[in-house]
Amino acid sequence: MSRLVVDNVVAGYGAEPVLRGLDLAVPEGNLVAVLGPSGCGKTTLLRVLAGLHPLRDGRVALGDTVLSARDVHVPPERRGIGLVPQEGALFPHLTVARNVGFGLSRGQRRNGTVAELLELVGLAGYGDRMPGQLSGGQQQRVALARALAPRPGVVLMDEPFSSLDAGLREELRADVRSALRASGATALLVTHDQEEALGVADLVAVLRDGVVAQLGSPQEVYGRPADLGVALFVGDAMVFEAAPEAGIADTPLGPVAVDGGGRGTVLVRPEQVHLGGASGEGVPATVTDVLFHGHDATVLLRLADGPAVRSRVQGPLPAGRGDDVRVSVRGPARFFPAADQPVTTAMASPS
Ligand SMILES: Nc1ncnc2c1ncn2[C@@H]1O[C@H](COP(=O)(O)OP(=O)(O)OP(=O)(O)O)[C@@H](O)[C@H]1O
Repeated sequence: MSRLVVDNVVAGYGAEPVLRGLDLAVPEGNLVAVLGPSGCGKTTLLRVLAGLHPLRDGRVALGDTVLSARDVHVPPERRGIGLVPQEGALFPHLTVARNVGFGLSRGQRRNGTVAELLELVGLAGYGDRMPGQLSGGQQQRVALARALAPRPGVVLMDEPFSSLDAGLREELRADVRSALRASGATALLVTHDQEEALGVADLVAVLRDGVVAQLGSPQEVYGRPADLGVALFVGDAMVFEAAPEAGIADTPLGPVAVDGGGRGTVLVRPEQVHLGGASGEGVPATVTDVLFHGHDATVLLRLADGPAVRSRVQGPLPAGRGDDVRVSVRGPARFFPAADQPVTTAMASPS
């Protein structure tokens, strides 16, 4: 009933549309992260889905019901779609319970629905508080409970964690995920944070130039990106021009196993770059710096013949600044033949 289908949608503000024939199908009950650089049209997409912005062409349907088309516009309040904005969504003069129950009938407000929703988002017993007495994360939980209150088929979230600090984000992400699962709602979460998209979603939709460049599981978009632009946007990577022969590309990091041939670009993730002792096998390099992340670290290196490269290492650090090491690439790397490299400036490497 709640499969959301976006079919060839064109929408925007001026002469040039922002969404240029966007297709997206979200299976019922899935949480899809809509990931893309600033200005690529993520919020515009949410607004079109919520019925807050008109489309010029195409169609939005929920199950068998067309919500938007050139001659159809179901008003926002009749779509069965809940919206969780970035922040500041709560009525400051109403209690938490009144905020959550805002869209419900008096009967529903009295029959324990609000208490159930507060429990679902981890705020049991907070009903009598005012929003100003809650932390930012708790306020976002209330906003989610309010969006879920009318039992919508779809919940849209526009960067719901962006104002929170890192620790709180992670905790809230996990809780939002389980609250959504428990509610059964189909959900779209807009973010420009790749780690967030990969960590929270069942599916990731990478938006570029007003269309979906790739829709896939987090593992697919990271491990088998559709093209070089997606690969560089979703996660850190190093790229080298090469002309592989017999499945081996010759790169500054040494031989790399690839799954293609002809001229093109080899993409190596930093976690594939292995560090060994100065006298072992591999390409000589010097450690120029180490960025410690707690759970792992990024080792910055300069190869003996010039280029700077990175290695992501877990566990004890095998080398420190100034050390001479040898580097080699573990496992197969993605190879993009020269013909399919639609790299745009908006998709430059995040590193
Ligand atoms: N009300 C508006 N009037 C005119 N142009 C707009 C309006 N809102 C957005 N735009 C433009 O449309 C484009 C897409 O904006 P949108 O907010 O959808 O992007 P986004 O991907 O959500 O960006 P961000 O990650 O920065 O929030 C941008 O170029 C933006 O400047």
